[in-house]
Amino acid sequence: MEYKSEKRFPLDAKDYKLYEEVGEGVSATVYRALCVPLNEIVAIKVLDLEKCNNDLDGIRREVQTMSLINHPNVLRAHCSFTTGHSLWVVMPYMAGGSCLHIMKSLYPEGFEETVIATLLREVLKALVYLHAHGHIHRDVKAGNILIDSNGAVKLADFGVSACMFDTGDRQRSRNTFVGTPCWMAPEVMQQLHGYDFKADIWSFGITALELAHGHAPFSKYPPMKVLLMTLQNAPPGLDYERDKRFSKSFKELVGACLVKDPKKRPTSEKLLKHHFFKHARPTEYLSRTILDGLSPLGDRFRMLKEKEADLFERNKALYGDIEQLSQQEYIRGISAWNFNLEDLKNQAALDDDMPNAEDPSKQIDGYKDVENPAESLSLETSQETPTSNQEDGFNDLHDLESSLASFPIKPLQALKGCFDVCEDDASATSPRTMYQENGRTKGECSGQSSSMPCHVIAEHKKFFSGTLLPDNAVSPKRVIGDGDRDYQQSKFQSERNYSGPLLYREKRDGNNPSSAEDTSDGALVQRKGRFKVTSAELSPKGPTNCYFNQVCGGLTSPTTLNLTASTVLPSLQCILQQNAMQREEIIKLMKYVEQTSGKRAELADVGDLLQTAYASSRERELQSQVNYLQQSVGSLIEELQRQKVKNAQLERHLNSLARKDEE
Ligand SMILES: Nc1ncnc2c1ncn2[C@@H]1O[C@H](COP(=O)(O)OP(=O)(O)OP(=O)(O)O)[C@@H](O)[C@H]1O
Repeated sequence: MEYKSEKRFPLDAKDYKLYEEVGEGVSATVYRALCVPLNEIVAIKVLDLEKCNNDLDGIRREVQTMSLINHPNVLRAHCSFTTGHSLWVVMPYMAGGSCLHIMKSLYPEGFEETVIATLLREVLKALVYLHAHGHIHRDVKAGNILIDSNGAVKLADFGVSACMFDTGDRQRSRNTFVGTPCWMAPEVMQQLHGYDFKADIWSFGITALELAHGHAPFSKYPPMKVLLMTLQNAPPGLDYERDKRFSKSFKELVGACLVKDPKKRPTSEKLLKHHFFKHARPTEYLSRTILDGLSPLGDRFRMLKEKEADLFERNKALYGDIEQLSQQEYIRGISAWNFNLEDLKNQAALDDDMPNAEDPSKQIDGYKDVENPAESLSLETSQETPTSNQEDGFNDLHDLESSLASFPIKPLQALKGCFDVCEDDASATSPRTMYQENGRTKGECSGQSSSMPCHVIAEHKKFFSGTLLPDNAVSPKRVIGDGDRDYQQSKFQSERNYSGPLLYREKRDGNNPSSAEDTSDGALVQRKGRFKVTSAELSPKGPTNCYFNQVCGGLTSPTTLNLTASTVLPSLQCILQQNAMQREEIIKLMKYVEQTSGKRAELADVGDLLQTAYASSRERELQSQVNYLQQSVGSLIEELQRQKVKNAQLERHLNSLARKDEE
């Protein structure tokens, strides 16, 4: 993991003097430091490798990416080395800090347009470079835009970047859920067809809004709600009334980036030619404007931390034990994920009480409350009724519920795969179940769990709700045997509330070795503290294009595999998924029977039957077919990528020859 830049920065911690803390991410602390032999001030990002137990690959990738890139607008590491249990990444010191920090210190309402244009142009140059070299940054946001004392702007943090030319497993991991929710493109959330560099263009658009307003759209909402709003509503934008101070060209630029269909978003190269950038100035302008009068980064950082701690205390006093408030996370530039449904419900309810919480149906950050049909993701749109049911204080919760009601099955499954949200969490998100819980629609019972009587669902929820899945409970990667099932069931009963503030909490409480994350399953491909990414697409459980449609029932035998891979694969995955769902349903049923009537003999019979069904050779056969087909598709995509790159190179070459000829 060691590498050096030309300047020969020493690879020994003894050669560096650490000064004050100037930044803190989920996975690292950043210090201002002196490189003694070179007498140069640097920034050192210190990552505790023990805390990053599952993400060594991610770290290696970040360091490798940082060593390979070479562009004035991309933060490049001088060198990196391990010392004790830590990895030290030595970087140029960016004395201005991040744009987020600057805004939080002096510009809470956002920057003026010339500053924004100047900043965004520099970021865009970085993106043009990264995209041309096959990288997707995946975490473009104000917190990752750093400024040095002269006003030079650099894009930082390659912790979650991906290579577009990655192949095999890594390529497939691009179908996973990476980024920070407010800045995350809808296609990244949806996980239907993977995503490409256009995901950065969406984040770039959100960043533009962030710089304009001082915060990203929806930043005060809990992650799940951000997700729903991003997927269901029209894209945010600059509002005609509220954002009068901004030019038409800025509004157009934002509009061009924040289009839900990634194909309709411009490339970074094209965007750089946008007439909005006529407003941009040389970067020294930044040092004369936004950096002017700023206190040293360390002081600002300390003040921000104090402010955060103060807010935390106040919120704690106001709301009891609820630690995770989006606003707080935002101040840190972090979005810790919390997929515990109970917590989310509480957060949703809390948001209504927050002084600046707005009704989501009103315009938020230029966000239009009426769904634009052209932009719609063809969801079963829920018409929110913001004024109803105010009296019970559950209005926001209802919004959340009704949003979840129209939330497509696939993203929910995607979430389940990515965040280990329990099957029951997913079903708990169904308003039917919630209403039953609230006693609102007793007697009504239809829909997904049609095979189970209402009371079974309600009863069952008592045992299962609010739990993030331990181990591979919903992962079809692992076929659950009898012993496992027992284990799983007892675990469900004894271990609740796995979710929560993830690393944020972990950071506050270092003595928490038994956090749920530590028990996370083997399918974890990336862990970024604020969230963890599991290999949804590495296993055949990946939510594919099927809503239990006819295709599912159409395929009865693997002998029909003379069809093309692309037609067969979804069907196989459907069957697997159905299998998994049925298994879950039966387990629920068993649980219910066990709890209510104690008919253990019957249960054993059902269990045996089940077991036989799961261990069936057919399922194994299908599984291996799926694996084989996935591999074939993987290598075909790989080949396609290679050809595309070659093609692009040839085209460039031809163009330059043609140009020379013309001259
Ligand atoms: N070279 C630098 N010079 C000055 N400040 C820096 C530098 N690198 C990082 N920082 C500060 O430290 C903070 C955390 O750094 P970084 O984003 O790399 O950590 P992380 O753990 O990857 O964070 P994240 O939560 O965004 O993933 C940044 O937001 C920035 O304010």
